[in-house]
Amino acid sequence: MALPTSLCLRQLRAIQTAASANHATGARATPAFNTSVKALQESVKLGRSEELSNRQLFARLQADPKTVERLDMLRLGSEKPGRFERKKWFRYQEPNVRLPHVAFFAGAQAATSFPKETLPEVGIVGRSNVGKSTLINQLCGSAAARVSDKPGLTQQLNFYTADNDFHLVDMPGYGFAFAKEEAQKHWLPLIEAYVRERKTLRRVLVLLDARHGIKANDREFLALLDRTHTKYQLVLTKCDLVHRIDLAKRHLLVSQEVEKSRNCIPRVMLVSARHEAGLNELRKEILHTCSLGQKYLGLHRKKESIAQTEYLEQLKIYKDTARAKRRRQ
Ligand SMILES: Nc1nc2c(ncn2[C@@H]2O[C@H](COP(=O)(O)OP(=O)(O)OP(=O)(O)O)[C@@H](O)[C@H]2O)c(=O)[nH]1
Ligand SMILES: [Mg+2]
Repeated sequence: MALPTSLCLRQLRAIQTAASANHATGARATPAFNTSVKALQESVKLGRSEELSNRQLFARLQADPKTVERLDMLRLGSEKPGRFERKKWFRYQEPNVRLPHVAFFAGAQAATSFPKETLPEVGIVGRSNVGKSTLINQLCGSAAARVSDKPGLTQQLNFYTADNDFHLVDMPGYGFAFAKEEAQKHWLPLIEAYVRERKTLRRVLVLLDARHGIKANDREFLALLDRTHTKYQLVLTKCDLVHRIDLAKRHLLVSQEVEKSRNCIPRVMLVSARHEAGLNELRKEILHTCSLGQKYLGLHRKKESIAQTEYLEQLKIYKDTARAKRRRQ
């Protein structure tokens, strides 16, 4: 049976702890927990004193089949090879959204060296090594941003200009980094000054590794964005490293954790820079955020509707053939 979808992992753990505490002391569960404990125990069939790790609780969550279907269509998440082969021939081929070519524009190691506020900006933040610089390169089809598998390569705010239409801002990562501690100490205040002061900042994309979801230092950073009333959106990266079913669960948990925040855009994006999946959706978000939808997406919409019509026609032929085959048998 499916878990109640409104419960996130932390809530599950709180409920479980309360249940075992009540059981140990012989006390009745508080009314607020009563129904949830029942629902949880019925759904995952937990023994009263059973202690589960986060990993075990995650394994017992049920993925939403609709999300899995959508991930399948967008080719997000890893999968067993056989399934891919079977469905490959009538897959939807989404036309690419083209972002203008990006070039390095300015670097800032202190708030005093931020460039003038001229163009709309989208900031990209996240823990070290989450894939911020790689994403900028993949989104715009360039190699402007430097990438490394060692955490802590980007050590200043790097402003990239996209054809003088908007700026993408690559930021140093928080959390563990190989960079000198002295340098790391400046990064968080620098990012804070940026999100607090920048008038042209339209949105901050907070990147999260799809394997881990929201970690403690991400939570601290999200609290900072809430305090400074900065609009932000979450993006799960490296989706190619997570199985599709687990990815659907991760998406559910992350969405639930931020659903109450007023500054968070409710739609959690998913991307894999390595497999170039989910990038078109993110490109569209960025263009709409910078009010450039009309300029860049006019032709795309036409191509998209042609591709969709072709896909639906193919699907109809496939279904008709299958029906005819069944009738003949
Ligand atoms: N498998 C996989 N690896 C990725 C993906 N995106 C980035 N990487 C790898 O992750 C590593 C870190 O990428 P970066 O783009 O340098 O990460 P960053 O967040 O800019 O890191 P810092 O600048 O150190 O904060 C590199 O080895 C990339 O090849 C992805 O979608 N899938
Ligand atoms: Mg970087």
